[in-house]
Amino acid sequence: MEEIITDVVIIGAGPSGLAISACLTQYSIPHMILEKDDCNASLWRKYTYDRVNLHLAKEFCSLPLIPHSPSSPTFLTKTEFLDYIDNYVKHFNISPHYCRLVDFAKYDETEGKWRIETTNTKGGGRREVYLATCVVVATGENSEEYIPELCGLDSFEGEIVHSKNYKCGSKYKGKEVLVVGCGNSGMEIAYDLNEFKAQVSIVIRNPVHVLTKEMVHQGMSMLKRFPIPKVDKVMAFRSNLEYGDLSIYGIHRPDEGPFYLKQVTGRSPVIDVGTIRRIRDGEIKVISSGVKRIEKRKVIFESDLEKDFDVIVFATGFKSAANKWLKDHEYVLNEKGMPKNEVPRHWKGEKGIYCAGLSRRGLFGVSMDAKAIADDINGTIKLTAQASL
Ligand SMILES: Cc1cc2nc3c(=O)[nH]c(=O)nc-3n(C[C@H](O)[C@H](O)[C@H](O)COP(=O)(O)OP(=O)(O)OC[C@H]3O[C@@H](n4cnc5c(N)ncnc54)[C@H](O)[C@@H]3O)c2cc1C
Ligand SMILES: NC(=O)C1=CN([C@@H]2O[C@H](COP(=O)(O)OP(=O)(O)OC[C@H]3O[C@@H](n4cnc5c(N)ncnc54)[C@H](OP(=O)(O)O)[C@@H]3O)[C@@H](O)[C@H]2O)C=CC1
Ligand SMILES: O=C(O)C(=O)Cc1c[nH]c2ccccc12
Repeated sequence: MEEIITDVVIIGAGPSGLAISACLTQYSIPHMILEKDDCNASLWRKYTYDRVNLHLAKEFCSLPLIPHSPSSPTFLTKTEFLDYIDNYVKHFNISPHYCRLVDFAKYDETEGKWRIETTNTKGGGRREVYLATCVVVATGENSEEYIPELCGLDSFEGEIVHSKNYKCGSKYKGKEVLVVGCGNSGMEIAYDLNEFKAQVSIVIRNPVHVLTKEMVHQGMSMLKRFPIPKVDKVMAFRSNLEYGDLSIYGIHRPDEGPFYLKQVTGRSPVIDVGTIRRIRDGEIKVISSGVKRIEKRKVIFESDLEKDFDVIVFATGFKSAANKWLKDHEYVLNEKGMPKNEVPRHWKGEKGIYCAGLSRRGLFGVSMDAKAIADDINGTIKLTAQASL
């Protein structure tokens, strides 16, 4: 098998991989991006529902070196964000190797290099080997859908869909749909289903913060100057003013504040797109207990409520799948495929391995990781070059 040798291999051509490529190009460091899909930013192009838009203001959603245009709106649509990505790729002349599924990567002690193997999914499954001094895991914290193991799920006679593959509610008109999960995906999908006249119930089994995107924008801006507890107080005040007490609808506020929880658990507050109004109006029903078991079409909840459904949408989140192919993951990732080191040094592993976009801080975190990683690689490569003189 032919071995392709380069300084840096980046695995994944999402925003993280593209951002690192741009930064490495600035330093004239040779690198390659290996991407399993046939396009860049595939999460945004293929695996998000139609109505999704960026819920953070544009200043927190840009990649290094190119800010969003002053003429673009504060909150970008998906199309505007993808236009930005297209322009970014063109500007830096980034050309990922597409249809390269990385299924093995290991540090070779004798060579002192990383050995990365791919299956060329368009080349009849041909295998390719890459040898690199540095490798960046940029495969995303949303690489694999998470569906909980629920008793009797196999017996469900209706349709099951994960939020990653949900597009729009048009085909569910008049259907009884259960949305499991009340993060940003679940809450917006419930709204979308209601728009298309499905009968929607959503499971909200734990407390959640509900804020508007304007509140989050204010909070993120305040964090530049104020500590988290102060910002969280403002968020609680504004949320209370906007929504009042939602506990009668089965939505309880957590004891800790939204930005504190974001920092400690990575879980985002719900950024309301209009779902709360529909819940208040009784158009979307909240089920405040988890699923106990499923029997054919019937879902039995922990509260012993029982109801028949035609469709279950699992908006139960994602997991990193990097450990499936990264054999020496302990150099950079923990058992869950997430960074083993704490923020702010989470991006740096040992033996020249790095990870980007795995700190649960959205595109803002992606940009910070990319800059830090490229600077570090630049330093390492310069040192190696000096040593070999
Ligand atoms: C519905 C949704 C909405 C979101 N909205 C926002 C938002 O408004 N603002 C925000 O800041 N963040 C948002 N996020 C967070 C999101 O994680 C980031 O926007 C961004 O996509 C992260 O980029 P990434 O490159 O790290 O990961 P990804 O975009 O997931 O890219 C990873 C890439 O790696 C590739 N890959 C995976 N495994 C392999 C492999 N084995 N071999 C080769 N290639 C591989 C994938 O195909 C993919 O192209 C949202 C996430 C979701 C799911
Ligand atoms: N730009 C945008 O508008 C959007 C951004 N996003 C972002 O994408 C990322 C992923 O979001 P999302 O897909 O919502 O995933 P999340 O991980 O944020 O949420 C998963 C949800 O599933 C619930 N859940 C998990 N297991 C179960 C179970 N067994 N029974 C009932 N509920 C369960 C969790 O609640 P519990 O606490 O009870 O476990 C939680 O509410 C986030 O960072 C999010 O902010 C997502 C959509 C839109
Ligand atoms: O989209 C997400 O969930 C993100 O992780 C982006 C993000 C970073 N910091 C935040 C604080 C509040 C809400 C969302 C985010």
